[in-house]
Amino acid sequence: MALISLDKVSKIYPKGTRPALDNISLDIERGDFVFLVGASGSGKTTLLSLLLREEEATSGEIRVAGNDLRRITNRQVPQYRRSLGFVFQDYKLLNNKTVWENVAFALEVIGTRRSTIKSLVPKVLDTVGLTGKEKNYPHELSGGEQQRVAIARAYVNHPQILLADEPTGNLDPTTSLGIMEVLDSINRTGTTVVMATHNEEIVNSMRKRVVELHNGKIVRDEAHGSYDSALFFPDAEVEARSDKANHITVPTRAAIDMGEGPSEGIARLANSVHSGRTGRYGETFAPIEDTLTWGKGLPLDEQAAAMEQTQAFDPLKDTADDAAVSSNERDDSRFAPPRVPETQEAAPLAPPAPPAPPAPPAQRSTAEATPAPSDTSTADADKKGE
Ligand SMILES: Nc1ncnc2c1ncn2[C@@H]1O[C@H](COP(=O)(O)OP(=O)(O)OP(=O)(O)O)[C@@H](O)[C@H]1O
Repeated sequence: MALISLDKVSKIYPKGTRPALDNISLDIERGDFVFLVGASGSGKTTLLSLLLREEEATSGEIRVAGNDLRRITNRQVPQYRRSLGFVFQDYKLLNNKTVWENVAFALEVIGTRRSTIKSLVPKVLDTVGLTGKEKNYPHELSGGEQQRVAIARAYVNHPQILLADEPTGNLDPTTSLGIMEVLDSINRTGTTVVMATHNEEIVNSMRKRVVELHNGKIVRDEAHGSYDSALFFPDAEVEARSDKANHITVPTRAAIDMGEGPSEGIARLANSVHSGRTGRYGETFAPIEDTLTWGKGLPLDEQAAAMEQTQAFDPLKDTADDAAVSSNERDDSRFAPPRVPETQEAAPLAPPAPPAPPAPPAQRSTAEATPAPSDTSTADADKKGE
């Protein structure tokens, strides 16, 4: 069964004039890297909010890591979110805490042992290239560094799934490349990444799975897609372009799929960034107040309060799912972060070095090792509904 599965899901906001999501079905396998693309208002953030259980579906079924989200009570939400990491466009760091404290806090609130925290935090900060910045406060960091802290915080618990809503939205192309390296490395340990983005350059370089939304419907789902919207090109052209996007040799694709060798997507992105090209639809330099996503978002105070509540949260039942994600029982020896290059603000022209091979707990099992090709039938079906 897919790690994330949406079946005929609709979301209608109380004041919405049309469904924000309209009868969508989507399967995402363990280890997938999925870009959600689509015009502003197409439903990307809503989809991520449903997965995060920030919002509830109006109809349809959503299953994430074996959890039927309809059955999760509000009280169980913090426990559910332990299997997820989430990264927002605006970082959402706690400004009165240092880098070290921001990351440690994510572990403290789920009751992780002090000794484990002391061991994990330096490792994850190393992973995102922030060693040496432990004592800095967010205002003493660049935007790229702040986003690295946010990713470190999201990943320190080694979640099965990382949700990211325009994580490069406020960053320049070179800094964005560094963020994509971190996300790519995390994905290569087996963590599933679902990332909403408007960044054409990133999507076209990475050649990952692309799911396009339009008016709340899925209008395209390509295994190795490009950014170009299905809406701008007639079907035949979209197909031709999708062929082009897939035009990589079979052995190369197999290597990418299996996570072997250096990431070609990152190498392509590095070349593209350093050649000075930028995304056609990119909102890279848009001011934060114009590009904030996650709808209403989670204000910092609210987020801190929600996290603190989890401290008092008593896992309700010892289900298999709970056991599978029970982070506070994790021993730090299970934590095997990928290694990515140092801060990319001064990235070299050469493609980045490959991350260290992931440790066993993070790897896909044999049964899961082959990423399922995406199902394009959904897009076709949904197109008819447009
Ligand atoms: N809380 C809400 N109440 C009412 N309508 C909402 C709410 N949040 C989102 N919407 C509407 O739902 C639709 C989808 O919005 P959503 O934020 O998911 O789009 P998006 O693709 O993420 O856009 P962007 O790229 O600008 O972030 C839009 O029409 C939006 O106005």
